[in-house]
Amino acid sequence: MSKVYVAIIGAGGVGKAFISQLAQYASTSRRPISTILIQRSSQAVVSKDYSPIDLASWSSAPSTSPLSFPEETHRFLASCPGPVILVDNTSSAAIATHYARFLTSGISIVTPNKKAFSDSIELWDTIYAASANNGHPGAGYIFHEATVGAGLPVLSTLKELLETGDEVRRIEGVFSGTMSFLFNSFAPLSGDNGGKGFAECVSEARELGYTEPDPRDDLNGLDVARKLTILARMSGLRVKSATSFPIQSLVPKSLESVETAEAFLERLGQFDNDMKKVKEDAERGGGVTRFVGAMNVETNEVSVGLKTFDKGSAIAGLKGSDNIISFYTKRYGERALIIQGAGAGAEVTAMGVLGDLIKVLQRLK
Ligand SMILES: NC(=O)C1=CN([C@@H]2O[C@H](COP(=O)(O)OP(=O)(O)OC[C@H]3O[C@@H](n4cnc5c(N)ncnc54)[C@H](OP(=O)(O)O)[C@@H]3O)[C@@H](O)[C@H]2O)C=CC1
Ligand SMILES: N[C@@H](CC=O)C(=O)O
Ligand code: NA
Repeated sequence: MSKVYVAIIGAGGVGKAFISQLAQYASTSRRPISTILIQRSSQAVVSKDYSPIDLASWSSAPSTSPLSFPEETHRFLASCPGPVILVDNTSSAAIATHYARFLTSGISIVTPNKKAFSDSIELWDTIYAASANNGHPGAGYIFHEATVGAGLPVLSTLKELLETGDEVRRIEGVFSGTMSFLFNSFAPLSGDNGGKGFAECVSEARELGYTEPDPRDDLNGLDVARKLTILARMSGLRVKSATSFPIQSLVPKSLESVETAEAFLERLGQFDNDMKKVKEDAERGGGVTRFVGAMNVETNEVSVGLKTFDKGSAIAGLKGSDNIISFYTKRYGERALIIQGAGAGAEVTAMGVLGDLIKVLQRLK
């Protein structure tokens, strides 16, 4: 079996967990796997002669400044003596917009980065047209399971429903690990929350590695909107972009343009009473507030925002960072096919990325 080369961009929470899962997988894989690049925003470990980087000690290996992207990175990978899989563990749009160029050169891509799949519909079309997924000869494959529900098998399930001829009518649920954690801890189903303010819960979610690098990207609803855009497009809706439908934001207007995530978090506590009121209003009606999303193929609608749920509902009963995703289809009728479990966190996300890498390995000659 020929050797497969892996290049990793992004070694933060998810990237580091991915590297240790890859090390374990590669040590037992029948197919030789050689990691030749681990690149962060300001430094990189590069194996110029394509010999394997030791994944147990990469963080103390000699580093250089990063290869420029896309130019040097593309040149380095396109000259590789065997098939290459590029793993994008960043949340960078600047990287995502160049996927098609890599795919056209036969380089496969696996990624938890939502940017490429939830920006313009033109970018989505360009990426899929350039990939081997759609039969483009000599091109690379692209998989992005971890862009929705982290490691939960959401996209692979949707794909299989569609490929086997089912008709998806609507998909709804809790799509954000951060939002789930925030409301499960700030407005728990029973008991009080120990006096925690909303802002304190946001800082905790960030420390646990659930949030985007800037938690405003979760709180403004855009992260959920991106996931629904991906699901809607896979289901056949031509959603123009992740901002082409109504999204309820929980970011106070006056904090939208605060420069850094840290400064935002410092000031968020000033707005704790607003969220307390939302919580108390729901409680007075006998329910709990949760942040949810839905897309409806029949009405061509996507929606994202807060809703009040009955205390006996499955959504009200979620714990931790759990997502719950319900597929209403022709075959499953009104008793939906439901996927539930942790929807954020480094290890479960890395699992989704490694699972995709294994899918590519199975397809490569
Ligand atoms: N955390 C989670 O639970 C989940 C995350 N995801 C997605 O996974 C991705 C990674 O998330 P996470 O690990 O939490 O984020 P982090 O912020 O922890 O890590 C991001 C990494 O990307 C690197 N990076 C950023 N921009 C560039 C660039 N232009 N060139 C090279 N490296 C770059 C950063 O470099 P440096 O180390 O120098 O800062 C860092 O290593 C995101 O797209 C996120 O949406 C998806 C599902 C769940
Ligand atoms: N920030 C996201 C991470 C996974 O996509 C979330 O909280 O769900
Ligand atoms: Na997933």
